[in-house]
Amino acid sequence: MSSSIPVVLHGAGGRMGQAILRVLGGRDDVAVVAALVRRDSPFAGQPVHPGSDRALHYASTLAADVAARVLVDFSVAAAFDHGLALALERKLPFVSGTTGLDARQHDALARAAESIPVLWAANFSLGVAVLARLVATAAKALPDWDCEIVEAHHARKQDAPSGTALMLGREAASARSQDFDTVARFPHTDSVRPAGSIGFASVRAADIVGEHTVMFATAGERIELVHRATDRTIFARGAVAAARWIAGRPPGRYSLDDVISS
Ligand SMILES: NC(=O)C1=CN([C@@H]2O[C@H](COP(=O)(O)OP(=O)(O)OC[C@H]3O[C@@H](n4cnc5c(N)ncnc54)[C@H](OP(=O)(O)O)[C@@H]3O)[C@@H](O)[C@H]2O)C=CC1
Ligand SMILES: O=C(O)C1=N[C@H](C(=O)O)C[C@H](O)C1
Repeated sequence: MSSSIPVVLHGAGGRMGQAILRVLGGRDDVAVVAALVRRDSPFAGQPVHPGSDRALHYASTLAADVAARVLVDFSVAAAFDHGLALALERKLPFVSGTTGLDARQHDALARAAESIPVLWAANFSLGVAVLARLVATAAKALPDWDCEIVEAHHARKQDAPSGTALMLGREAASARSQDFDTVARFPHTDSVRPAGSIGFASVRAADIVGEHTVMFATAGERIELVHRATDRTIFARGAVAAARWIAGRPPGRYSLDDVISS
């Protein structure tokens, strides 16, 4: 009997969905048993592994007889509710990297964790997990320095600032015991920077995979902490590691740190 963990992939036709399918193509510990796409997606009904003898096809609904142990969601904010509802309905642990979620959706994640295991992360790369710790250290050591977060992504990204930029900003605010919503400054609402602000800026161009720069600046000097992703495989591997880790866990809210430190 195979010991591979069967996973439902929600958002299978997207850049991340495809990256996860590529990563799993070379592994047998985790297997996609349902590849869900939007109802009128050009992928719908197409074979997931063309040219192989595997019979899986992209579908817009989850068949009742699919036996899965985890649902992995990399979709869009507008489709996220559907992914979470499916996980709740089937009692599947939910791993999601979808960004651009609003407060209601974050509340829904917290509520879902009362009945299923939930792991949402704005960024599944190991490098960004370490960057977040460095940001917290710098923010705490330099409480009066200006903090600015600049992120760059591909031209098709739907949300701004990136989920990672917001997460890094929250780390900096928390390390300084600041209320994030009070100190955050966004390009469309603010240009001046009161002391103690955490400012955001976004670049959208071509095929940039994902870059985050956190600046700490004071008169005469500046520190920049930078992470550059050049390949989506890093996020896909992190999400697959999270799916493996969460299968069989009790309901609750988990983080990527839980996966990394176990
Ligand atoms: N946490 C992390 O490490 C990372 C997070 N992300 C985030 O993950 C998300 C996905 O990114 P990316 O793959 O680049 O985005 P894409 O736009 O390439 O993919 C999103 C996919 O979701 C699909 N979709 C829309 N509605 C539904 C639905 N109802 N059911 C199923 N699928 C649906 C879209 O279909 P269609 O194309 O047909 O509209 C699309 O294929 C984004 O929020 C992004 O910010 C990205 C990289 C890393
Ligand atoms: O949309 C993307 O591509 C990415 N989104 C995530 C985010 O919003 O932070 C993570 C990564 O930067 C790539």
